[in-house]
Amino acid sequence: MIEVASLTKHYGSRTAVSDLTFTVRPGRVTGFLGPNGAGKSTTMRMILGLDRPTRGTATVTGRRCADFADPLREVGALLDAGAIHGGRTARNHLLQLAQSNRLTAARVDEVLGLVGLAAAANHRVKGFSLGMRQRLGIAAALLGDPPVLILDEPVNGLDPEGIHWIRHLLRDLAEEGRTVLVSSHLMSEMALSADHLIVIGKGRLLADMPMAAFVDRYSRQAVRVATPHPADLEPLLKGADLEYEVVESAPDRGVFQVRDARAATIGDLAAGAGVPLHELFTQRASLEDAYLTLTADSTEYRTGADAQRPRDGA
Ligand SMILES: Nc1ncnc2c1ncn2[C@@H]1O[C@H](COP(=O)(O)OP(=O)(O)OP(=O)(O)O)[C@@H](O)[C@H]1O
Repeated sequence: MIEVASLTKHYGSRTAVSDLTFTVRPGRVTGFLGPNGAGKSTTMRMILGLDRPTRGTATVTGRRCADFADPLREVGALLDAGAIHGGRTARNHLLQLAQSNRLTAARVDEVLGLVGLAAAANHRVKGFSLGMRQRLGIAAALLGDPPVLILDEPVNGLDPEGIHWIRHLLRDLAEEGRTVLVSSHLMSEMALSADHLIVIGKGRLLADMPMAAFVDRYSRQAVRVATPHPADLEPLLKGADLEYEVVESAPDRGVFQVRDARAATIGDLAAGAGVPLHELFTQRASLEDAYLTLTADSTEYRTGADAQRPRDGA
């Protein structure tokens, strides 16, 4: 379990993290989301005792990380995979970590195999790709078989096989009863691996809830409907006061996306007026939609195209 209470961090006049309180529970994967600069890495660093909070506390299984005698046995972390000393071999890098935490060389070989780096164990890290460094970072996090894992962007640089592997690894670790906190900007990946979400923006807590509840609460359902007679369907949608967008428009094929509607309502409307339909289905709301809606006002760094994106629900 990770417990964060009133956690605050100022860098000079800049507030990176502001009065954050949340609990990360064991047995599930908790996704830690937020736009660039939201304060995720700073929060993780404070939990790990690598940064001192300006105010508040962060504990892992009830204690401050700085107080652990063998930290790797208590909490495994992946923060910046690029920061590993390049002159060492992968095995030597892990051996050194193992020795300082009273772990065996056999465990080093075990985790090298687990992350798929056995064949590269005696190669110097400076020749490693980003994905290989990432795997090595994950090996270090797993080395002490810890009950708590904190992983900052673990899929960064991984190939599709690696992404698939980490997804299953996270789920397995949670199923074993461990506490897993993982940040990622890849919403599609998060949607597949996380059970619970903590979302922050500009250092503040925006949401702390199960994945399904988050998507339900912050995204809007839409129904997609296609007809060969758009000129007959559109007045029906207007007449029923439904909010819609025209996705495709040709005289013999119109596709509409109808907001906050039920497929049955639209099907009945069309049937009542004898308008044929070629498609009618409810579009599943995505985590990405929900996330963009919630964080629209908390995004500091926005691209031109995104800056013009209409805000849902605004
Ligand atoms: N050592 C530091 N000195 C000064 N400011 C810092 C320092 N570390 C982080 N910050 C600032 O704190 C804020 C939060 O940064 P942080 O890296 O925690 O965000 P993040 O959510 O991890 O972002 P990203 O998704 O881009 O990695 C940012 O405004 C950042 O510029």
